[in-house]
Amino acid sequence: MKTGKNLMQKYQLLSLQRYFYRSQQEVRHHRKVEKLESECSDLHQRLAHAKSQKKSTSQSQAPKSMVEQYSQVLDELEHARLVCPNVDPPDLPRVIVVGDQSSGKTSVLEAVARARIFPRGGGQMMTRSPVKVTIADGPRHIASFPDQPDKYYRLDDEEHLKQLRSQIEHRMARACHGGLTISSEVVPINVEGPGLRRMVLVDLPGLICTETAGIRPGTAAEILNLAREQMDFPNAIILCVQDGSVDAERSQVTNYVREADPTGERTLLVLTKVDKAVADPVRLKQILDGKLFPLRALGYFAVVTGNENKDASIAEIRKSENQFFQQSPLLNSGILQPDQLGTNNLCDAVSKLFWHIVKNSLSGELQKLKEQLFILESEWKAQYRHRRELDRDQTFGRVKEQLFDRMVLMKNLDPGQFENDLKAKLWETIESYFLHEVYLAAEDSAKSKEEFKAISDLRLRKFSNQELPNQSLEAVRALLIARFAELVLPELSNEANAEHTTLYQKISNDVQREFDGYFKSNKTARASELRVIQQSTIENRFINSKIEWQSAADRLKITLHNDVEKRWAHVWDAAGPVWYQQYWNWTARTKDQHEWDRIKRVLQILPMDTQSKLTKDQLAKARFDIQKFFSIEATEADIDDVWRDLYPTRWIAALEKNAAHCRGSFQKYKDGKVSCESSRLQCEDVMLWWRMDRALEMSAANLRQFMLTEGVDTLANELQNSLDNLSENDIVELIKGRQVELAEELKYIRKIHGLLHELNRMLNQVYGQ
Ligand SMILES: Nc1nc2c(ncn2[C@@H]2O[C@H](COP(=O)(O)OP(=O)(O)OP(=O)(O)O)[C@@H](O)[C@H]2O)c(=O)[nH]1
Repeated sequence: MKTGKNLMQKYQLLSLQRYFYRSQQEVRHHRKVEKLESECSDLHQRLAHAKSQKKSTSQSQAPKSMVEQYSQVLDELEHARLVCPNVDPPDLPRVIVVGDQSSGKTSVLEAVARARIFPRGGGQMMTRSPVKVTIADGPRHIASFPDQPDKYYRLDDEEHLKQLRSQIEHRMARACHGGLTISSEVVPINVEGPGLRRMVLVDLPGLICTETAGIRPGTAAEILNLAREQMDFPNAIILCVQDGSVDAERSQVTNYVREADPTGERTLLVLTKVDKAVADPVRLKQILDGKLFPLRALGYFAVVTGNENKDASIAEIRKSENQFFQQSPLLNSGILQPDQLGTNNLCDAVSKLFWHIVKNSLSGELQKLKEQLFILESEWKAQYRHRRELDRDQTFGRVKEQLFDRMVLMKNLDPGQFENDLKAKLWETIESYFLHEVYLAAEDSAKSKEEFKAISDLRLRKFSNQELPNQSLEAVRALLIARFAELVLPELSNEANAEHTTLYQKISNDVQREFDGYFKSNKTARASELRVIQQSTIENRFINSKIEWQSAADRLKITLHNDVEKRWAHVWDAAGPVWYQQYWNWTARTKDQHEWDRIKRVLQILPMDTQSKLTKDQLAKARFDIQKFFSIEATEADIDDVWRDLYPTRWIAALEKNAAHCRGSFQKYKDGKVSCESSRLQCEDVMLWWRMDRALEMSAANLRQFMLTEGVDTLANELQNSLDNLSENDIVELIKGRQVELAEELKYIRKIHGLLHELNRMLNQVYGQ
């Protein structure tokens, strides 16, 4: 009844394990499908984008394709920053939006991007880290983050806008980790839409003079440093935002802008909230004529980029700006110039200045890139002249191909050879246990051939019931993993492969871990199958071949011989160096070693049938002899100690002799004519080893069959999975070394140089040389 219950539980456990393994495989399969789906949707998007770009490019004039080119350079630079951190990137123009807190910087940026993309607050500090907005002309009005290019937010959908704002807020908060009020970590975002002027704007936290409650001490200085750092880029265009509704005396930003750009050749002043400043038209005119603030600028603009309703849409804001300027007496009376008013004029001016600076800075940046290229090419020639220039992707592709090519070797493993190797591995795994726990244990306690047969049978059955199947499975697992490492993974000591050691290590670990998992989930079922085969083979005592008999006797003899060698080595070790070793190495025996050696000499001459435990008489005689021959007072405990090591060595050496004798006694054994005098066990021990050998032979045949099919297929799948699951970041982390980094740097600099060169050509076509 109990056995039935146990069987039931075993069966349930087995099905659970199978179910677990199947679910693991399903999860992996799902992951693959998801990955393929996302790749597919990415390809669809790219195709749609490419089609629309093609269409719009064909309709557009030269400047449009020029900005496309510029955007591509920016994308490449963004990528280059990730994969080649050592490259000195060209300093391409960007528009820096600076101003005092709540002066309306973000509103200006939103007016340029034509969408209310930023989080809003009631007067408190909203911009907590620089936000870099790359604005592009595109068919759809959308925004996305460079690290999630597949996820985009539609800017004409209020729900999407809400999500985008909270995402920006979340990213700003994340940048301000560790309790910071502001951070210099840039939050990048891409915006594209029909008719947008392509440029790169960076919105900065507003300058503050008072650190109110909740703001970390030192924040004011940090914001100022951040703004100065950005304004100091020689190609940065400074969009100095000034709140028109506050007194000029209260403004701090204009002083800092003047310091960064004293000649005003890359500064534009934007006066916001003019709808609140109409009461003092003279002051307004002074500002827009550049006479009130202590700075110089290329242009002065007045805009209305917000109103009392903080949730107004961009369309409503643009409408109220148009209405305001159209109806404004300031314009009608000629106090203000029309080209200084409104967001459209501002955008045109920023865009014009932006491209002007792009054009002026390009030849210098191209020259710098050329110099970098020359230095890197010289380094390549000096270090890797005879190697092909393979970048990271190409290197990874090559590694992948080599691995898959070598996997074929696994599939073509010679079955006969593998079976032999497996049998050898099985012997290697179980030999020690079988020798000590089965054979020697039975031999030690048996007094006759019959007793030996009974005890060894019992121990063999116990072994084959538990340890043997599990150890056999472990042996085959280890053998297959070892073959995988030898045949598939390249030799890491080879200098050419040493660069990718971490990659191969990771692949090896991944494959091994997953293969172990697969093995574990199948282990119980496999072990039961194997147990049946092993137990039925072990029961067989019908030996018909002399060769098999001899080979079993040889194995017994060799195993015993190796064991005796080890034991003698230990005995000699305990006795210390012999006379010639003492002579060569200038060493001497210690007192204990000396005594051990003397006791050993006396015990060595005891008759071969002396038992493992010395009798009182034998001990007394030994003490007497030691005293007589060597004048040493040995205790009974000392003598017992030496005998404990000496006895099994002599006894196993005698068994080895027996095995040699039995080797030629096949026919006598069959005829039942092995005499007690020549072998106490009458060669029953050779039979025991033959039975074990047969069991391992059958196990090897069984395991070989499924290992060379299912096992190798599983390894191939795991190899494929491990390589497929590596992300771009993993590949950057795993394929390192100066050679690949240099190849990457060369690739990117050449690419960026090519793109900038083309951009330069376009600019020259549009604006002339
Ligand atoms: N009436 C009016 N309000 C405006 C105008 N421009 C901006 N505002 C309002 O002024 C407030 C501050 O504007 P923001 O654009 O957030 O100012 P900011 O400089 O980016 O603020 P911080 O990033 O926190 O320094 C918001 O409530 C806007 O709606 C404008 O032209 N007219």
